[in-house]
Amino acid sequence: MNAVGRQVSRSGSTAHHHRQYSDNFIDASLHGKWLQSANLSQDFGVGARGSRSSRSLLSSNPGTPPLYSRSSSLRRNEDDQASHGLFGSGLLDLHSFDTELLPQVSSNQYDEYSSLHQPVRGGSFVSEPYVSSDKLNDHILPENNLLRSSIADKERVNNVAKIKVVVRKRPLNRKEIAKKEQDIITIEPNSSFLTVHETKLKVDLTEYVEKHEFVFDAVLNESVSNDEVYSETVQPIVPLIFNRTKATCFAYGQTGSGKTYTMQPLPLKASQDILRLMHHTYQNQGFQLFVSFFEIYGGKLFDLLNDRRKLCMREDGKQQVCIVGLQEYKVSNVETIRELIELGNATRSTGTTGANEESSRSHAILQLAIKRSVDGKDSKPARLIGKLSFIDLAGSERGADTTDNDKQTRMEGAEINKSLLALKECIRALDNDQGHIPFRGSKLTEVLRDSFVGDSRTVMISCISPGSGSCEHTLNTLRYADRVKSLSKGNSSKKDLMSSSLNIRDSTTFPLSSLSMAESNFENNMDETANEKKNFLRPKRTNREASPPINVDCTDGGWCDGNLAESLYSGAYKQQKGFLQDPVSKDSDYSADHNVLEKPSRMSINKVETSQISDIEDKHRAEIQLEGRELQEFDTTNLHLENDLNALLKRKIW
Ligand SMILES: Nc1ncnc2c1ncn2[C@@H]1O[C@H](COP(=O)(O)OP(=O)(O)OP(=O)(O)O)[C@@H](O)[C@H]1O
Repeated sequence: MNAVGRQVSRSGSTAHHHRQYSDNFIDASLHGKWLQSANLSQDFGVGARGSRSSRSLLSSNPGTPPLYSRSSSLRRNEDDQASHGLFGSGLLDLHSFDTELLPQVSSNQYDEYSSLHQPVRGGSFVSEPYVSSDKLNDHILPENNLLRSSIADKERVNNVAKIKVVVRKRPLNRKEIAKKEQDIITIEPNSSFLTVHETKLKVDLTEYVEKHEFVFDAVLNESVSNDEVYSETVQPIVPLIFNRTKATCFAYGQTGSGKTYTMQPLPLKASQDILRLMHHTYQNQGFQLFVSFFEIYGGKLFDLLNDRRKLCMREDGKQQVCIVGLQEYKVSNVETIRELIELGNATRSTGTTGANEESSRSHAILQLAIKRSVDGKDSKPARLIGKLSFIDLAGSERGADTTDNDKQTRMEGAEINKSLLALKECIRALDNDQGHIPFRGSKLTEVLRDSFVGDSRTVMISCISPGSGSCEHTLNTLRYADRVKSLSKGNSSKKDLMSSSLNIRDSTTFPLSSLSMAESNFENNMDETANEKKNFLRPKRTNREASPPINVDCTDGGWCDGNLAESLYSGAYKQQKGFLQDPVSKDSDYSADHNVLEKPSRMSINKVETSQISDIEDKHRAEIQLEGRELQEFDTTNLHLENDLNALLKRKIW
């Protein structure tokens, strides 16, 4: 496989197709950066039972403080207490300075983890065992090996790429099949190559198919299970969070493309691995696991594990972000975590869009925090060691998809698109030597601030719909994913911007009939995935309220105060309707952060005319500048103006 050039022309083919290589792929192939891992997970049997319990938990009066003792298993586990007293209101400690240096973990401890793993898929990465072949034989390391172990650990952490981009294709759904849509995505078996077959019309109205080829770190087809998705994405970074890494995994893509389906099982699987490590590898080392789950809806934060109580985000003098009032639950078994996740999912805001009847209208953020108590006891608050954040982004949609939606849906869409734009900018800056990350572009990026700095890892799962009707969205998603990768510092060809942006559309007349209509229908294909779907079924809750029934008044004195619960429960809640002013709304400092474009440093593509390259570069530069300006303008524009809403909704986010 050509790991150098990004454009491939296939011999024998009448056309040259553009193949877009994700740089990380190249990196990974050459250096084995991403670790092969395997199907450690098991079915937790999350199914029907969970949904029931979620519903029963939800049935409480939203105006009253949550009675978590309602959950039998929560009651059962004495260990599983909220970080500040029994389910008391806590403070998500996002402070990176609040981390503690760990005693070094020996290589054989990693061995234990890695030995549980076997490669799932062959093609994408050069398989690199998690522990080097000269692993230490003894279970107890001699003193003089500690340094070596420490270096090895560091290397291991460094060997996991900063950004990994994975694409997941879902099967055609019933609607698409009924509309006789074709499956326009082909994925080469055991490879990371993906081709989009776009049907186009010539000027004489004859149809032809244009191929767009991409390469990513991993490409998962419709038959890939959620277990395999986990193995490919999150599992390799689980051990890193014991080593002071903050990792973020998020799914993005068009509404209805499978983001929620993909994201929902991941935290549970990760929790199981984390607990396994805690109970075996890191036994008696004082590690604790905490779970929190909140959503960002309409630019505001709501605690999904606390009856959607409104949360305040504050920043201290050191620009550390605190989420005041967020419940964090100390957990020690998978069963409890499952219940919490189900509770959060059930509480999440969903609505109906043109493309998805049960569309997520909020960004849901589930965080697994590893903390460690200094003395191994609970007398002192545990300190944050590492964190794994899972983000199920709200579906992106454009104006064209929202014509039949009401104003509220369009408002939601505008807000969603605004934060997706901001996220895009942060990811660009993240690994790109930019001194300043534009966190303040949105609430989403603000709360993720600490995940973008320091030793961080990001996994992006690009979800795509296979139907011909989604072609434009799919191409946008894939181009965005490719672009993020190509701008990454960690990649040797990060400056190869033009290769990423070169969608040189050589095309060939290609009879449509030769494209195989996807035979697999949604149900036939779904033995396993249907089960998973059932297991992680999101209970229907069409919550279109603009704000939760309860609002928390955050007084200035209250923030970052561990005793906030008391003040909250002592009547500081107010019944309110409609959007509420965010007490910590900040001016955007976005303007300074746009328009960053690396100049291409090397010409890896020979077949493209120089003039074409510079034309396309110019176009991209102009696009980025335009995007920056638009976001800036949007930030300062009144959301209520219909025209502005429409303008933003029409923006292509991906
Ligand atoms: N890989 C898959 N296998 C089987 N079914 C899938 C898969 N991906 C998605 N689906 C199904 O497609 C539908 C839409 O998926 P999902 O709700 O996850 O989309 P989404 O991208 O989260 O949408 P939105 O952004 O609007 O919330 C669901 O019914 C889901 O079960």
